[in-house]
Amino acid sequence: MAHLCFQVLSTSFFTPKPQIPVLLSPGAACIKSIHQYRYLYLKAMQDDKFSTPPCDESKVRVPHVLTVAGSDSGGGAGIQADIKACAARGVYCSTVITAVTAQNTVGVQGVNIVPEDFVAEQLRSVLSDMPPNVVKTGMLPSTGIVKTLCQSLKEFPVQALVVDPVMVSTSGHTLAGPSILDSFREELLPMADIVTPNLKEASALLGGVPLETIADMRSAAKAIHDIGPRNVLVNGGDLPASLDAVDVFYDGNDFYEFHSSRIMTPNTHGTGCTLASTVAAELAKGSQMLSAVKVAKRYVEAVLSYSKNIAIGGGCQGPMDHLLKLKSNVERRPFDPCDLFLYAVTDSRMNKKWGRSIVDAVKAAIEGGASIIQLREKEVETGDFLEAAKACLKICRVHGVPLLINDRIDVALASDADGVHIGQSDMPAHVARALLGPDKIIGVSCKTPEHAQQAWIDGADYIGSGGVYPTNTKENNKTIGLDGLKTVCVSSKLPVVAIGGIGMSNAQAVMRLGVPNLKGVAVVSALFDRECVMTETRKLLEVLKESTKIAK
Ligand SMILES: Nc1ncnc2c1ncn2[C@@H]1O[C@H](COP(=O)(O)OP(=O)(O)OP(=O)(O)O)[C@@H](O)[C@H]1O
Ligand SMILES: Cc1ncc(CO)c(N)n1
Ligand SMILES: [Mg+2]
Repeated sequence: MAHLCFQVLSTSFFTPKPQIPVLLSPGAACIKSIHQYRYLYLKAMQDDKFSTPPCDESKVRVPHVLTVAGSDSGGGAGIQADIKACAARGVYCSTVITAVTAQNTVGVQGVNIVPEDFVAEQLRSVLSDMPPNVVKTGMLPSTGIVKTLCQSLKEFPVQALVVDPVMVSTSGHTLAGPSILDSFREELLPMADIVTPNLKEASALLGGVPLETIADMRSAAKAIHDIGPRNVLVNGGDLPASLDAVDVFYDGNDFYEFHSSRIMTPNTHGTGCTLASTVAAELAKGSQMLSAVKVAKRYVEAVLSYSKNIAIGGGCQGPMDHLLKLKSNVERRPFDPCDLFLYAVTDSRMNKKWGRSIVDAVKAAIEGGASIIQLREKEVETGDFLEAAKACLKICRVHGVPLLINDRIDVALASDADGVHIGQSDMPAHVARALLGPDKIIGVSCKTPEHAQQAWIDGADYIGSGGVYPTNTKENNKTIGLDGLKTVCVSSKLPVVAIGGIGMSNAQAVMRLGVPNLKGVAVVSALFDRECVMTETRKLLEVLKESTKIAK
């Protein structure tokens, strides 16, 4: 059972190439490409080759990242940042130490490189006994250590490899010299699922090209992708302080820019290590690459913001406090776009009309198969709304159904609901994100491609698009029709749920639009302006399931 869970986790974010002409023999030493490496990983899982003991139902397997990096005596970067970031994200972290640095908030006073064969021994100890889901690398101070690591990864394949090509500390001290570049380019990067250079490192990997603008970062991401990693994230922490902190992600097909406000603080030591470790931690939990990067970026921004005024050390670059205020969020299930499939939105007027409480309405919708609930209670007093939200949350948690609150970020925070849904005239989504932190779900109503683009930039998780059909539930609401919905879906980088006048009779027409990121329908009257909410939800679920069969 535990093995099965692990396998599902591990296959969820990479696509094994279908026809790979490799056999497990003649041995791992001849593995040439990342595809072979992945194939071997899957094959080993199937053949149960890992040395984990037979599974025991009472044992819980935790997501696990192995970091191969240097120790920072100041505790802000390197191994120490990696352990704290993983801990804050609810992921187990084992460590292989490649160098011990004497470092503080003033700079790096000394570096002591761990002998290559002892790095190999640490790798063997961890990989042979406690296979991690993901390996993340930081400071790799010699070519020999890079080669040892690559060899170990071929012997003990893992689900994903995150490479932070650490070269220079923020204070300007060299942590891995230019002699390392060839082994990075020839051996490590081609094995990486993602590489996360800062501006100086991206420039060094490309032979010293100057990188000063976002356009430069895009070109660099593309050129680094050509070296062989599956994904590249160029970090913009070192862009001029007048600009937002913008990171550029490239997956070989598309570019994505991740924007966050620039936190004005001296405490930015270890941001790069933290970002890469958080990507690794999210991948270990089973996230897709793009979601992992998105969450990691938000996490770094939240930690910087929480730590902006802490005072540790007398130098000019202080560390962050990774765990501050974030502990309560670690157990939240990551948002899954499939949750949008049957999205039930409550309405106090309708529930009053049919003589039921909000809680009874929610219970019935969940029993009927609703996959996400939004409380849209325009006429309820704040205190009553909060009590209802807390009661609904208990039911939703039992069933693993996310609960969102319409408009009221205060109620979402006070009840610890899973997130909010906001409109174009509510609080801007980036402000909601800053208030709610990196984990909560944020949905935004969007009628145009421009709205959808802004929602992406602002850090939303999904968009609601409509009214698809005319509706009485919302006054003065422009109908965009199926064509308008399609236009928004095609342009949106976020998953979409369709809303507005949708019910049993037209849900199939909506789903048959067949645009990949249209994930479901949101309904109000068709469920709650009816006598039996459970029956109506069940019927709609059948209709939706039928439409996905037809689409196939
Ligand atoms: N002042 C800031 N405000 C918000 N985000 C920041 C700030 N500084 C850095 N970041 C973010 O932190 C992440 C790491 O980027 P950065 O370029 O600082 O890496 P780095 O130089 O390798 O860091 P370090 O060497 O200190 O570990 C990126 O997502 C970047 O946008
Ligand atoms: C050990 C170590 N790794 C990485 C960095 C980069 O921040 C650092 N300063 N020290
Ligand atoms: Mg760095």
